[in-house]
Amino acid sequence: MPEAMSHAVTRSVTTTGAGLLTSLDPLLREWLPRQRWFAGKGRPVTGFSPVAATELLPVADGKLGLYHLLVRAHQPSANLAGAPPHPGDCYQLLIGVREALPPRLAHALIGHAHEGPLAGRTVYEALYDPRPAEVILEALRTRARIGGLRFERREEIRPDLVPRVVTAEQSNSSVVYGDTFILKLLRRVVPGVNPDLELPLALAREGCSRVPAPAAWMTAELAEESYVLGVLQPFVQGASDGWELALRELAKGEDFSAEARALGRATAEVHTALARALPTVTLGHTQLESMVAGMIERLEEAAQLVPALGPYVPGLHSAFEALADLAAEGHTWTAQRIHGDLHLGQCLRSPSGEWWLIDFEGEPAKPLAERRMAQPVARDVAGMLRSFDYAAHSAGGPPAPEWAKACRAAYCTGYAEVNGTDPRTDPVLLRACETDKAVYEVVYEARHRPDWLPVPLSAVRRLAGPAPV
Ligand SMILES: Nc1ncnc2c1ncn2[C@@H]1O[C@H](COP(=O)(O)OP(=O)(O)O)[C@@H](O)[C@H]1O
Ligand SMILES: O=P(O)(O)O[C@H]1O[C@H](CO)[C@@H](O[C@H]2O[C@H](CO)[C@@H](O)[C@H](O)[C@H]2O)[C@H](O)[C@H]1O
Repeated sequence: MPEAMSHAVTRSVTTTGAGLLTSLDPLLREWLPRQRWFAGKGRPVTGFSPVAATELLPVADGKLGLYHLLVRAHQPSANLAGAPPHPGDCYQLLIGVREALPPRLAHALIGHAHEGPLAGRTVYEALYDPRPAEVILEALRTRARIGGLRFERREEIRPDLVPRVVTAEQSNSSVVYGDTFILKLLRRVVPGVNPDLELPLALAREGCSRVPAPAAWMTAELAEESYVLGVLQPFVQGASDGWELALRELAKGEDFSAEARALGRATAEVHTALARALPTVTLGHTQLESMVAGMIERLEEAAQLVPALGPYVPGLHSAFEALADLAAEGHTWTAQRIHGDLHLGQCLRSPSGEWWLIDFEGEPAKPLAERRMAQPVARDVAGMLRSFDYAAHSAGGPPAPEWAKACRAAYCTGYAEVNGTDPRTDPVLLRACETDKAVYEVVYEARHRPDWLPVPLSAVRRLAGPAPV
C-alpha cells in the first residue's frame, strides 16, 4: 500500500474547521456558487461555518495535503414571502492542498490561499486527482474510521482499481473505479437516513435486480447525528442513460416505444419490490388533503418565483382540486416508498438491453422527511411521463408530441404488465402528479438552467388547459 494511503487509514487528525476556513472562506465564496451541484443558486454566499474538518493527508512541504470538509454556507433566505430564516445548507468538500497545481489539474483549481494555516498554498477540488480518490476507496476497502468519518462495506473491493471522475452534469459528484464501481459523493448533505442508501439496500435485500446494490458507503457521525456522505455501487459497464438514448432515437426519427415499455416494466418491478420491502399505507381523506395542500403550496411558491406561471395558476389549481374532490367523495389510495425523482436520466440500459434505475435521493430540494414519505406510485410514473415530454421538446428539431405520446402510452402498458394496474386508470391522480412535477421542473429550470424553462412551461400550458392528459 502506498505510504500516503496507509497514513489515511491508520491515523486521523481532526483539525479545527474554523482555522481552515480562515484560509478557505474567501476562495469558497467565489468557487462554491459556480458549481453545478450548488443548491443555493441566485443568492450570494455571505460566509461559512464549519460542521466538521478531517485531515486525511497532512499538509507538508512538497506533498499533497487532503482535507475532508463539511461546511455550512450562509445565504440570505430565498425571496419568498413568509419564508423562515434558513440555517444554511451543509456541503461536503474534498479539498486538496499543494504548493502548485500540475497543469493536468488546472481545471480543478479553487484558488490560492493568502491567510490562515494554508497561506501560500494552492487549494483545489481533490476528486479530480487520482490520489485523493484512491484514499477514499482505500478507506472503504479497509472499513476505516477517521475522525467522525465511518467507512462501511458489504462486498470485497480490490485494492488496485484506477479512479476517474465522472464529468456529467450532476447534482452530486461521482468517481468510477476501474469500471468496476462508481462512488457517488453527496454534495449537499443532511442528517438522517438517506433514501439514496436506504432504498437500494432494501431492494438488494429483496433480490431486485433492476437497481445496483450498494457495495460500500461512507457516513459522518457527528454530535449524535449521522450524515450519509457517499455510496459505492457496481458500475454498469458500457451503459447509456435513457435520456441520451431517447434523444438519439428522436434525432434519427425512430420510435422509442419498445424501450419505453421495457422502462415501464422495470419501474413496476422496482415498485413491487419496494412495496414488499417497506411499509405501505392507505391514504384517506386527511392524508390526501395534506398532499393536495402541499401541491397547492408548491404551485403558489413557484408562481412567486417564476411570474410566467401566473396565467396558468387557476388551470393548474383545478388539477389539484379534482383530486381533493375525489378524496372528499371517499376514494382512498395506496402509498408506498417510491423513487421520488424518476426521469430518463435516472435509467441506465446495459449493452445487453437490461434497464437499471439509479439515484434514489428523491427531489434534492425537498426535506429528507418528505422524501422518505410513502407516496402513490403515480408520482414516479408522472416523472417518467414528463421525461418523454422533455425529450420531445429538447431534441433540437421541432417538438415531437406524437413521439412522446407513443412513449407515454407504451410506458404505462409496460407498467401494467408487471404491476397489474395501468396508471391511466386513475387519470385524476396522474394529472395532479404530473402537474406537481411540471411545477417542480419550472422552479428547477429557473434556478439551474433558465434556457430550459420553456420545456416545462409548455407542459404547464397543456396541463392547465381543458384537454385531458
Ligand atoms: N451504477 C452505475 N453504473 C454506471 N453509471 C452510473 C451508475 N450510477 C450512476 N452512473 C452515472 O453517473 C451519473 C450520475 O449518477 P446519479 O446517481 O444520477 O447522480 P446525481 O444524483 O449526481 O445526479 C448517471 O447519470 C450515470 O451516467
Ligand atoms: O440531478 P438529478 O438527476 O437528481 O435531477 C435533477 O436534474 C434533472 C436534470 O438533470 C431534472 O430533470 C429534468 O430534466 C431532464 C432532462 O435533462 C428530464 O429528463 C426530466 O424529466 C426533467 O425533470 C430533475 O427534475 C432534477 O431533480
